[in-house]
Amino acid sequence: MSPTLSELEARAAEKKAAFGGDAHIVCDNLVRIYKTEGVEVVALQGLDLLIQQGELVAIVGASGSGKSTLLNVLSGLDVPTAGVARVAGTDLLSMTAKDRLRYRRDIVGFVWQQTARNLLPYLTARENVELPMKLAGKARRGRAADLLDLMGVGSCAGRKVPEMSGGEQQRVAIAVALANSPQLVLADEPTGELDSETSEEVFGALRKANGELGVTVVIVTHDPLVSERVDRTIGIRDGRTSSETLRREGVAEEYAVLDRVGRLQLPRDFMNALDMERRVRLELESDHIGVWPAREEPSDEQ
Ligand SMILES: Nc1ncnc2c1ncn2[C@@H]1O[C@H](COP(=O)(O)OP(=O)(O)OP(=O)(O)O)[C@@H](O)[C@H]1O
Repeated sequence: MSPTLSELEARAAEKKAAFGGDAHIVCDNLVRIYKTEGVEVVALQGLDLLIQQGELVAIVGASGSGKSTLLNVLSGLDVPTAGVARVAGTDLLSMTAKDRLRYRRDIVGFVWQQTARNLLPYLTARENVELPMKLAGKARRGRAADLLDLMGVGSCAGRKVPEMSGGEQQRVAIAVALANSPQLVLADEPTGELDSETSEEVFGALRKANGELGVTVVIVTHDPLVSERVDRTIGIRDGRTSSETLRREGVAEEYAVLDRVGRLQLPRDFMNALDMERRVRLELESDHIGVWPAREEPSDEQ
């Protein structure tokens, strides 16, 4: 028997209360507006995102779609204008300066595209990995060497940055990001400056961090070698999550993202194929919603 309207409403209300639930990363209606010289740029316009603990996801989108803004918010570098952003139970909008420092030191690790931004050139790989541990007052003997080994760059331990290749530097950078056992690693175009073979090694290292240490990994990337090999790829368009690709046992399925108020972006080619514009007719069926081009009725034009 199909559910009554009130039953459907009750179910929807239950789901709303649980939005985000115990997800590791929760963004709910996230807004980030930049104001420069009186001009406002809305970089994130009500972005919703849920990522579970231990996931490895890629974020893709055209230049200017808001990917770096999102990563800056999640890394605690930038404060959103409105909405909810929560990582591992930490509310990123209401953090004090002290909380922010602790969050950036203990909860989250980062890997940037520019290798120079990740490592101090006058220190060896081992010293680079030890530095965040020393700053946090929890240096542990042997941990730096273990992490470098795990990332496949144990042989670089005694080398300074200019004595390593770009791919080795990025793998050392991942070891640095992991130094204080963060719950989340954020990587912004980590393979952007590398050739495909080296990209493979860097992606492999991130996957190892995820698989063996259980750390949640979020990678912003333009690199298909990365985005087509994770279980979930999230597409961002105009400051909102618009699509998701899920991969199970090698089969990729594309989804549109339905936001909390019911908006979804229909793919442009679907709309063009059926000449849909301005309004569509919806019909609720027991297991799907039908979307049809609007009938041409004279009353429509009044
Ligand atoms: N500090 C800033 N001040 C003003 N506008 C900004 C600032 N940072 C980003 N923007 C604007 O916000 C929008 C989103 O930028 P963002 O850098 O997040 O995009 P992106 O998807 O990371 O792009 P790319 O792939 O080129 O790095 C753009 O219109 C950008 O110009």
